Amino acid sequence: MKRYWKYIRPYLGAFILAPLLMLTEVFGEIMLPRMTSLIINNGVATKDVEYILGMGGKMVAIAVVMAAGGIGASYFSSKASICFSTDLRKDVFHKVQQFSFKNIDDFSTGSLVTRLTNDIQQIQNVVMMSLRLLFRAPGLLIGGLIMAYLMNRQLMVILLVVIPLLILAIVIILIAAFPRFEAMQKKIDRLNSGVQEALTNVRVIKSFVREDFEEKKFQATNRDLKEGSLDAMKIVVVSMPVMMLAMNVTTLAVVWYGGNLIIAGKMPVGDLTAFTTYIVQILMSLMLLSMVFLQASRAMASLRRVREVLDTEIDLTDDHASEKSAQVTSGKVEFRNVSFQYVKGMDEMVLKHIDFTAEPGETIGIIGSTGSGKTSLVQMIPRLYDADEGQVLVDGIDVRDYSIRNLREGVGMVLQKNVLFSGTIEENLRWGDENATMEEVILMAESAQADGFVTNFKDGYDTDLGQGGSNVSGGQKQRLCIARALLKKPKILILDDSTSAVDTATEARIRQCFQTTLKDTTKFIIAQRIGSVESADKIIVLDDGQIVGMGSHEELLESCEAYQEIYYSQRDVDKEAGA
Ligand SMILES: Nc1ncnc2c1ncn2[C@@H]1O[C@H](COP(=O)(O)OP(=O)(O)OP(=O)(O)O)[C@@H](O)[C@H]1O
Repeated sequence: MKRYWKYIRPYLGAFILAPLLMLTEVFGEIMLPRMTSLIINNGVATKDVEYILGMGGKMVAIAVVMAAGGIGASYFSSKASICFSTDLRKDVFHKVQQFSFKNIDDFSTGSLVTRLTNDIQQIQNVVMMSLRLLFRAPGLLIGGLIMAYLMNRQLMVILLVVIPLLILAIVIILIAAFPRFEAMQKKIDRLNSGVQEALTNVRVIKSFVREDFEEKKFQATNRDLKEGSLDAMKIVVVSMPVMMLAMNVTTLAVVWYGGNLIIAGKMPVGDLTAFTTYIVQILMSLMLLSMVFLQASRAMASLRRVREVLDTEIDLTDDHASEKSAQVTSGKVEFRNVSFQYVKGMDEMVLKHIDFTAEPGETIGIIGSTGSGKTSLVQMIPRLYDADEGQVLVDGIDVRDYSIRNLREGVGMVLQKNVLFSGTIEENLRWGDENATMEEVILMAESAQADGFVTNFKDGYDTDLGQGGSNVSGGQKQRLCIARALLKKPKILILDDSTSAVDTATEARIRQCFQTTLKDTTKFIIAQRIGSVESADKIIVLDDGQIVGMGSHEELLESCEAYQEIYYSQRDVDKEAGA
């Protein structure tokens, strides 16, 4: 409860007023049946019109107060619950933004979306319902019991039998409901993840003509969710008629027993009407309570899932960084005997004993077969993952000692999977530096060989990009991503296979521009083609997570067998293509 106090405190007024105002309804609902019985007993029986009008007037006044209280209670309970969930959602989103790559690997995106939307909505519903019924249901129950007791003790015996039976039924329903709701939320998760994947990759699905397969897959998860929901709803569906049955049987018993009392002259007619209303109120309040508990049991499942996100330990923080104010100034990178694995505790390391130094301004080429660990290696520099053994140093400082913000500000990275965002080209480029002048934006776009095609677009830099950059070609997208990273003016630039869709002549021009624009920046270029790294100051050859060769193109051609293999195989392919 303590952790949720921060979501209640700013709206404490609404949280208090909502149940308090609801008390006006409770007061009215308790008073009105008694007043009706008085009208019947004292007004109707004696044909006393004045008494009827006087009592009627009071009843109208109470009804007006009830309506005003009801409106106020609804307003404040809505306000409190909406504000509560908005703040909670903000915190969950903030937490997800802090997640490390490892944390993100642990949750599916679909599951995070469900937690941020559906789960928080469930919590909001239960907060609102609780505020409306917090005093109302117990108030009606206690008030009804007192009034019924005061009016006729003999009839109360019926309630003493019904209430324990009803409570037992409610408990059984709740025990059955909780695991079903939990299972239902998991199925919603699965559906969201599937929908997300299918929609993000709709182009791939279409190009492989896999629509039918995807539809079947979707139908299976959709059916699964339907069955899960029906299974959970069965409980809700059963609970309502059970309550109604209990209510009707009890009313019938009261009318029968009370009728006998009236015939025997032991009870006035008006009292029976009021008593029946109180019985309905008492049972109704139990029903409302059971509904709250039912909703709450669903919200508990959601709350647990939201808490899972909030409680996730961020495994990569700068809390213990000793040089928080340090900035990356020259871009020297040093790997000292670095080993790393994604899944901790496995025998095999993804990177093994990596040792090298990149001097400021140098260009380092990284080459190796797929899965050899190239991406993993460069991800250690901006601390997307932490080394398990050894140290990565930037400008002589361990990357773990920088504040993450300062370290990443100094490192520009173009990932293998390039993503642009909806918005104009200029807005996307300004991600690198929102305060850059237009001249700088154009200069960097020129260096990345993007200016030419951008100015050919009708709207130039104002061209709207589809989500993920869907309306530009793969090579154009890569060049825009490079321009975006260049605008950061980083001291270290990492290009992870980011010119793979660019033709060789354009790629050579980009490299050439780097010599002037990024003269002092340390550049890491991961590539599949030797031509892309041939002119680098130093080339690192990776094989199965190990450095098997390091040096200039000429040195490696002479001494490194793995490099020679790649070189000659690519040359042969080029020759064959030429022939
Ligand atoms: N997030 C991850 N979780 C678990 N294992 C991973 C993850 N990313 C990569 N791996 C594994 O780590 C190894 C090295 O992957 P890495 O992406 O560094 O290779 P790479 O040389 O960059 O490959 P490519 O040239 O195909 O991009 C691979 O065996 C891969 O399966």
